[in-house]
Amino acid sequence: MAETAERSHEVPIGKVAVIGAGVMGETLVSGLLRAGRQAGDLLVSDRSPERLAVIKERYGVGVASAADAAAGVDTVVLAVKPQDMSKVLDTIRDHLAPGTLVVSIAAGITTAFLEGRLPEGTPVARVMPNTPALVDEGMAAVSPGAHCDAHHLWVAQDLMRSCGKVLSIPEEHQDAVTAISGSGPAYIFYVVEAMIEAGVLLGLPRGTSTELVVQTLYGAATMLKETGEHPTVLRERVSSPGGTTMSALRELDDNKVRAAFLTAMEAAARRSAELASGAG
Ligand SMILES: NC(=O)C1=CN([C@@H]2O[C@H](COP(=O)(O)OP(=O)(O)OC[C@H]3O[C@@H](n4cnc5c(N)ncnc54)[C@H](OP(=O)(O)O)[C@@H]3O)[C@@H](O)[C@H]2O)C=CC1
Ligand SMILES: O=C(O)[C@@H]1CCC=N1
Repeated sequence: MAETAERSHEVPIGKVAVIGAGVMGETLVSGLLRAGRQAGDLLVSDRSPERLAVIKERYGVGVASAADAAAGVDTVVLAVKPQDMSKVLDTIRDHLAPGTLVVSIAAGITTAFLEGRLPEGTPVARVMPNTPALVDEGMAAVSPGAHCDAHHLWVAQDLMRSCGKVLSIPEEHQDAVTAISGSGPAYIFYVVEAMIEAGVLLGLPRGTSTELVVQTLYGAATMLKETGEHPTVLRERVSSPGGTTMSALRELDDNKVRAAFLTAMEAAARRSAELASGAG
């Protein structure tokens, strides 16, 4: 995987439409605004008028039908569920100006799927972001389609760089990326929930347990990022001979927790691969 080039300020970004104003659509809109994009350069569409009213009120961006949004911009970001993708592509295909870049963040939806349902030659990019983009700590992986040139790829990367880190990856790795970083925050939150419960089981007040766990996670993540040490080395440093940590880790091993993580992420990748076929 290659890290992307630094931002080139000479390349114009243009207007962006986000179709699908759910969790990720809103996250992306907020990130683009925090990164300095003008609200007037953003158009948002959602099938719920109530949701659109909330987005307009909250961010001051333009709102429009999917067809109108797609017609008036340089880049269209598709942030609907994979199951809704075919319908959205049918809605926008005859409204895109030639050369409009179409970026999909939907799990499982391939660039071939998008290209097959859009006008011949449409540049598309497949992206897998994640929810920490909400705090500008996102991790996104971008793969270009057949007609996505270097400029289009740069634009797609730049959109995601607004709210975190970006990697450029071959599309064959997208299902794995979806299983690891796309879904990844949920696994971490799951572990956090379990540790908080454990603290309560051991008699700690819930607030105390939560504070202990959240700061421990933050500290451990910061150590991983800032020291560059392998997680095995960091784990070994916590594990005093004959001590408490080894007693806990042995239980995790006995209960096949590591194997469960591997199997879980295999299941997520398999599901990602299935989603395009389920999308019609
Ligand atoms: N959530 C996450 O952590 C991540 C999600 N993704 C991907 O992002 C995409 C969106 O996920 P997420 O934000 O969680 O989903 P949400 O359901 O929260 O958001 C999707 C939004 O799109 C709307 N929508 C559906 N059909 C249309 C349409 N035809 N025109 C306009 N809007 C429409 C939905 O309306 P309604 O509510 O009525 O269905 C909903 O508001 C998915 O494809 C997912 O795979 C990628 C990475 C991470
Ligand atoms: O659960 C999902 O399908 C989406 C894709 C990655 C994270 N959430």
